[in-house]
Amino acid sequence: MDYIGKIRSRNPLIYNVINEVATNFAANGLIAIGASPANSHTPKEAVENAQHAQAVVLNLGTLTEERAEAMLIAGKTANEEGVPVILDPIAAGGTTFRTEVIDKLLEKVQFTAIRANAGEIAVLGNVFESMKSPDSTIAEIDPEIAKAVAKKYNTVVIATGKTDVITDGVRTTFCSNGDAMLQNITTSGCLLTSLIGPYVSVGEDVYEASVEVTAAYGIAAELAMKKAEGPGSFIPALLDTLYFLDQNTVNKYKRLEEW
Ligand SMILES: Nc1ncnc2c1ncn2[C@@H]1O[C@H](COP(=O)(O)OP(=O)(O)O)[C@@H](O)[C@H]1O
Ligand SMILES: Cc1ncsc1CCOP(=O)(O)O
Repeated sequence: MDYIGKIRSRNPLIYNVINEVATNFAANGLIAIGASPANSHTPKEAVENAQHAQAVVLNLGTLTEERAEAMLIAGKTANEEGVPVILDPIAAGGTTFRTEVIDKLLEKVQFTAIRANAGEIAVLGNVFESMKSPDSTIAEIDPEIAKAVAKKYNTVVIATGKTDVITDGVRTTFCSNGDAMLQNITTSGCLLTSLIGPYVSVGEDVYEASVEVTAAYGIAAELAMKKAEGPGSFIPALLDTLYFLDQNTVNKYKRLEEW
């Protein structure tokens, strides 16, 4: 399936309740792939924004009470409207407030997909207590833990790291695309989470769309690194590469292994 062609022809509206650090980069990345971002964090707009969107992305970075309220309203509305809703539980377990908000979201909202680094998924799987920062202290997730989290929340889990693990609790794929330079810029995970929105909005199967976007993003990073000299030049190179990426390139370079 030509995911990128479909995204570019449909230009899906992606409503992001997203952290202050990622807001510009994720919006630019969404435009580069062919989607249309709308970032907003006031609860007053959450119902209408979620109703208008083709996907809703809830990102827990720079959490405030206002954002928490907006996320809950946006997530519930997305569920009522049949709009896919994606969670990025940044720094899960890091503080009491954050834990309470994540727990409430997971209780009240049926997530289409959860994308998080290995450490954050380990916290959701109750095998790791807390994340003190948005960066993972675990290099890779045990796929059994990712599977258990997917089953527990009836969702697709995309647990990133050197090797990414994508699972719906039954099917599991490892993706080894990517470049370590992604670790040297902030919000590389946030951008991937946002990009899941357009992919699941055009895809027929959430798990397959999640595998596809994870590989495409990793490939974009690999190609960007051929032009970049360091983190500073990697950021625009990654946006440029996403803008020119096509399905044939993704099909040619993807490194996926079914478990
Ligand atoms: N060591 C690595 N080598 C290559 N790619 C990596 C490595 N670690 C993470 N990535 C990639 O970086 C992106 C962000 O993942 P990650 O750093 O786990 O998320 P976060 O930014 O939320 O902590 C993903 O595309 C992932 O595949
Ligand atoms: C640095 C930082 N602080 C709060 S949110 C955030 C961004 C984290 O983004 P990512 O987890 O994708 O690196």
